Amino acid sequence: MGQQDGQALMELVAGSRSQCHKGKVADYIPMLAKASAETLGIDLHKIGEKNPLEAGDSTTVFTMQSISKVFTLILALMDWGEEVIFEKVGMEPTGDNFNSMVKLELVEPGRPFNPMINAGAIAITSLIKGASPQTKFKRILGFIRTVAGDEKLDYDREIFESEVATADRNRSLGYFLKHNHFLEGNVEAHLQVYFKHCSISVTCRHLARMAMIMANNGLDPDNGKEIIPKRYVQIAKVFMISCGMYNASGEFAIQVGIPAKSGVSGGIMAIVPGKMGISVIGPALSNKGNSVAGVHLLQRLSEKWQLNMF
Ligand SMILES: NC(=O)CC[C@H](N)C(=O)O
Repeated sequence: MGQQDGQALMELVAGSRSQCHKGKVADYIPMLAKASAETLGIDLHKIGEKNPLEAGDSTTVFTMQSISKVFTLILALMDWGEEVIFEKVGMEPTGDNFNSMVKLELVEPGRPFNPMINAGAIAITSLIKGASPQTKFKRILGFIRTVAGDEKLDYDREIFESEVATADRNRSLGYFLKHNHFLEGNVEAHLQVYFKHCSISVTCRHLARMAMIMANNGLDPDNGKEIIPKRYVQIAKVFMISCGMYNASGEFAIQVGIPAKSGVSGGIMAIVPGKMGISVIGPALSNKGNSVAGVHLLQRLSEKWQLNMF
């Protein structure tokens, strides 16, 4: 990508920065509240290009949070195949908040609606193969390292511990799932794995590369090796479009028009199929849990470079 693209990206970031104050940094996990509401950064990784394009605070380190759910879903599919996985989680959006439990009781048989809401992601995490919680997490981390192309990635212990200490809502989701037979075994042990993968530390560069691999149907463009089977990229992209931005997914699909997944740390990973991976960070969130300036920036970028796939 040329100098002109770099300049254009810088201008877009400058134009979206004023949106930061409209959001609020998540504080229900106390350690997340340390992030700066002013932060806004972007990384864009085109398929086949060596050097990603970055602008703004793109070197900010943050935790994947819900973005990790895309990769636990894929790994669970690789472990078990579609039939087993879709007995435990559904394929439909909820229209509720990401940590809502209302449908688990209202709609029989209490199966989580999809793998992108917390209930669905906790059920998915419990299915990851491994003899112990440690092995399960090691496999998840190993997979994420491979997709991100960085063997040094690890989880942030402080964020992890902060979430463990305050996650009673997720805990209740876990026990509810167990009661309804959509999760088996030791709920606390499954939750530990879930909190750990949510706490994996990355920068926009990692997430843009992960999205780029998915934009390339799961193939590493450097060596043609299949990192993710194409069918599972396809399934993940559908969930990203329909539920990746939670109960703002419809609005995001209309305004930006590409599959994306957000996390409460303010990161968003977005895929432009066949072209590139994009990641933004902007910790100030909307009341639906998505980065306000990040979404604004992606919308402007999508309009300017005509990225909308619809
Ligand atoms: N939306 C999110 O990023 C939620 C992830 C967070 N770890 C939680 O479980 O609450």
